[in-house]
Amino acid sequence: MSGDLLMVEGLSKRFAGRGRSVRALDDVSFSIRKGETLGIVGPSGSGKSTLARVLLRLIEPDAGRILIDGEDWRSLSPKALRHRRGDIQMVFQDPLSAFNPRTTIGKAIMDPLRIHAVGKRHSRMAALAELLQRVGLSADMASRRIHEVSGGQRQRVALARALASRPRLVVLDEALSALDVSLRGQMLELLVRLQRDEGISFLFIGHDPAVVRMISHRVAVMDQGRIVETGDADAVFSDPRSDTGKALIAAIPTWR
Ligand SMILES: Nc1ncnc2c1ncn2[C@@H]1O[C@H](COP(=O)(O)OP(=O)(O)OP(=O)(O)O)[C@@H](O)[C@H]1O
Repeated sequence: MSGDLLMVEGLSKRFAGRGRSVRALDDVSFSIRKGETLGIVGPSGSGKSTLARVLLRLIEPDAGRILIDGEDWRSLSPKALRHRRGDIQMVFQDPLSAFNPRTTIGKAIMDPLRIHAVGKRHSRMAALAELLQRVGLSADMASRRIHEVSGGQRQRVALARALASRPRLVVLDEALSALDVSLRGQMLELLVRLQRDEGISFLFIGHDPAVVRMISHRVAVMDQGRIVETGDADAVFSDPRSDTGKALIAAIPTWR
């Protein structure tokens, strides 16, 4: 057993546009081990979010295989997918877009537990308290409404909701990008701790190479739908080989 949680082979996705089509993913292959974080960096439009959405099965690729623990993710029946959807969860940049802002925090976190029918009501209440605690929120936050709390707290709620179904992989798509520096640091610490304690794997998409380097074991650089470079995070960031990698690092003067 290789220890790979996720294996992606030859993923391709083309979007038809007006008069021309865009190759958003072009023969993308990579793997993520259990308990590992793979960072994805690349210029705007390079296909990062499309990759995330294909992994979540929010959109179908034209070609390619996705294996979770050796199991073919794309061939799961709708019923099997409903049972397994919790395995891969996603946290977006703007949690407001993912929530009904008038929902209470408790309900926002509990809904997936209810949908996945995890435990009885009283054990779900205990799970809610534990989830809030795991993401550093107090239990009395459960009755507050999403629109009443700060952006940093909202992002913790989004993470708690993602964790509710006990995922094996969490895809973080620019999940920390809207946070200020100190909140971002706290969230990074939280993610690292969760990974250490629970062995969750992360796919971390970010536009700030400094943040991606901090959390990632390995990094893949994307450009025009392709992975143009991949390697250990420190190696890629200290000595990028691809033109895209070089340009991304050069754009941050403090790296030099
Ligand atoms: N639903 C869609 N219909 C048509 N084209 C799309 C669609 N979604 C994405 N694209 C195109 O696919 C390409 C990849 O987009 P994607 O959003 O995956 O890039 P990205 O790397 O996440 O960009 P950003 O960093 O700006 O979020 C872009 O050219 C984009 O315009």
